[in-house]
Amino acid sequence: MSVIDVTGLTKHYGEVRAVRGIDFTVEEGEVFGFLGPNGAGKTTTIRTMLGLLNPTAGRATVLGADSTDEPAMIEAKRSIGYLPANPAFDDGATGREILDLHGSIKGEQRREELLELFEPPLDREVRDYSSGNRQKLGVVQAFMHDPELVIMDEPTSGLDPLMQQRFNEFVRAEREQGVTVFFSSHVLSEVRRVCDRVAILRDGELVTTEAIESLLDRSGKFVRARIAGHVESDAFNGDTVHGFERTLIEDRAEELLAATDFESDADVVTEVRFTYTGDINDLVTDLASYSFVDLDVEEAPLEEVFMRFYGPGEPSERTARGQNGDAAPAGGDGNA
Ligand SMILES: Nc1ncnc2c1ncn2[C@@H]1O[C@H](COP(=O)(O)OP(=O)(O)OP(=O)(O)O)[C@@H](O)[C@H]1O
Repeated sequence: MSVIDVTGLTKHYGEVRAVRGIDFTVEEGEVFGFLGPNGAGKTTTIRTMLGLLNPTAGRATVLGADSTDEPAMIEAKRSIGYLPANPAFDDGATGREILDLHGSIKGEQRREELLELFEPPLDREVRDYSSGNRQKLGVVQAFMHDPELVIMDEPTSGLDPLMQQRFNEFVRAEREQGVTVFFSSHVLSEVRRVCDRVAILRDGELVTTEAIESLLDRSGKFVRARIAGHVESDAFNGDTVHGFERTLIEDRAEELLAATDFESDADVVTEVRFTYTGDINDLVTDLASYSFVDLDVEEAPLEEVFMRFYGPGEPSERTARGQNGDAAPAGGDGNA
């Protein structure tokens, strides 16, 4: 039996069709990322799965309990941790009081261990907490009763980078212990560090459910390079180059070149940007003939992945505009 089983789930708010006929399962011990841009329907799905909203059609079960079966859900929730988006705590209570109450209802076997790791303040009223501290308290609350399944809605929002990293390491360690984790995010680079599989939601519909490795293989790298001199419009092409853009930087060329270690008689710098889905070694070979002012190679942002695989048109249809106001022609074939 799957830990989460969602079938044909649909949720309308009046005229708003927030979620439409989505299907997915999450298996025991998986870390499952639920990805989508703002308004895609992530929170609606999560709240419906937990019985906080009634589905318009379809069904969801968590730990075998149907989300609309109240007694079954009460029982299941003993073994579920939940971190909502913007957790709404009693603002007049201190963090300690909130954890005491939660502990008395659901248990607190792991409270001390989690407090040492996430260090939320405990003796101040929650109304005085920063959003990051609220989130840290929420994470402690979600895990402190040692649940089998943890469902979190954008858990790292508000956390600083160090705390995000600690959270990611913690989730990975939980997976090793067999805990099933489901969490939503709108940042692909965040879920890739911890998830086994992801589902991508857009406009209330599921566009794909797949292993994170296969998604990343297909989504490729985003390359942004500033190169001394001119770059031909067809310098980077072929079916592994997507959305090629080229911008001449004339105004600041001298300043940029002066900051490099190499001698150059170039009087312009060309910025190129594209997404690359081929073998990274071939990319390095292609780049080797240029002198770089700087080079960034990073994961393609989620929006880029959406546009290329699931959306209309290609980023290459955009026209890059140079700082001197000239439009540089877009090259590349733009094949997806
Ligand atoms: N209570 C509500 N009444 C009417 N429409 C709603 C309500 N809650 C959400 N919606 C709409 O449903 C759609 C999905 O919203 P939802 O909050 O589930 O998306 P989300 O993916 O969680 O977004 P975000 O990342 O911004 O939190 C949006 O169009 C939103 O405006």
